[in-house]
Amino acid sequence: MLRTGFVGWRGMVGSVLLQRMQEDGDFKHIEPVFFSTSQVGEPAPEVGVDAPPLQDAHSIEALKSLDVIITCQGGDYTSSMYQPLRDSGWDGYWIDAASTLRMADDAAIVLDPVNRKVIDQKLSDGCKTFCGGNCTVSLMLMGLGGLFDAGLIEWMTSMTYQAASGSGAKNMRELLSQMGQLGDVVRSDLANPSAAILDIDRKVTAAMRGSDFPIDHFGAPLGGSLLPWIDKKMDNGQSKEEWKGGVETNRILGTGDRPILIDGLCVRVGAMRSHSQAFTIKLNRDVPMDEIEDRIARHNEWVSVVANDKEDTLSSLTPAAVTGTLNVPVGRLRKLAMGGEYLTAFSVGDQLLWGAAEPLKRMLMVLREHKGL
Ligand SMILES: NC(=O)C1=CN([C@@H]2O[C@H](COP(=O)(O)OP(=O)(O)OC[C@H]3O[C@@H](n4cnc5c(N)ncnc54)[C@H](OP(=O)(O)O)[C@@H]3O)[C@@H](O)[C@H]2O)C=CC1
Ligand SMILES: N[C@@H](CC(=O)OP(=O)(O)O)C(=O)O
Repeated sequence: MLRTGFVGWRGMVGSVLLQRMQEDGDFKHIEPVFFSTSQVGEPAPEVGVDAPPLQDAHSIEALKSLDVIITCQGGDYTSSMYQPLRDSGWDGYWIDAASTLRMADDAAIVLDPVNRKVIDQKLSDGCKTFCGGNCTVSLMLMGLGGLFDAGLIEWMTSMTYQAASGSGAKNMRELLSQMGQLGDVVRSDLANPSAAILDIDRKVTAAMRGSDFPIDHFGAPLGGSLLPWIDKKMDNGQSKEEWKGGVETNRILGTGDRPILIDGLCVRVGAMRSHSQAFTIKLNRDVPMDEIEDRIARHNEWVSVVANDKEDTLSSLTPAAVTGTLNVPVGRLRKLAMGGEYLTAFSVGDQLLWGAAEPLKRMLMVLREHKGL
């Protein structure tokens, strides 16, 4: 059995990972050891098998005893511990949710329903560092994998509508606080059907702009608004989130020196934990719609095609419908007015599942298969 250390399991991504591993009985097949940066010596979480008390996540000695480390602790932890651990001679498998090592020469980005061949090749080549991809990238590839597989995409834009959870638990709470405050300032007006809507709107806008509106984490109002910037600025004017769309997609697909151009704008909206994306896809040729739908739907067991009508779209293609599931619906599929080679699509996915925890969970399964365990 692989002696597997979990770092960051208490956080939002880590707890979704543990939940999914318990659902699928994964802990029966490994020897789990849980780590903490703050609660060393406390009992391990209840996962259905015995595990020793929490170990020190900063102890190289403790980490060196592991065959595999799965970390959801974040980029700072990876930056401070990964290299010293490797320098100490540790030769185990490092599986990481953070972006720190994604583009490193000796690492691979994992999304096995899309790039199992790339992962298998990397394992055969001796690669021991595997990272989950950016959430919008992984969710886009889960949705459109059938078109990439068939080599039909010449270039693509992705315009995102990203949930608060992508910024962390505190931001989810802040979004709800903002929404609560906006509701509170017009509570009595809402109870009065004859209250003027422009008065309600004025009060809401004033509250949003008020000095006591909670914006410590987002830096600006999100509830009742949106934020068209995610992450740092790159030299070319892209945000780092937008940059990842192109570079990580091509790395996952292993396109090498023939990259597919992917770019767009990334926007934070007031959804809780499911990211949505609208795509403009330039196809290599005028592919019939039934072939497009068939290729998308057949790519993996989690993607589905939603009929391009209002009823199906509103019932199945929203964060409210998708959150907490592994489903990746793709809808609003139609050719654009620009011509038969121009396709539009819209997709939604839970950014803590396929966007973060699920690819890591499955990498452990791939590793067990590779080792015959
Ligand atoms: N959020 C996201 O959407 C995504 C995040 N990631 C990556 O995963 C990393 C972790 O993200 P996320 O899970 O959101 O981080 P969290 O802030 O939820 O958790 C990180 C760590 O904070 C510590 N912690 C301190 N107080 C608490 C508390 N009250 N409850 C739970 N944990 C606490 C825990 O470590 P300890 O037990 O050691 O104290 C925990 O593992 C990110 O930095 C990023 O690199 C990747 C993809 C998506
Ligand atoms: N940046 C994403 C979350 C994420 O996946 O980030 P990273 O690429 O650092 O893992 C968001 O804010 O929605």
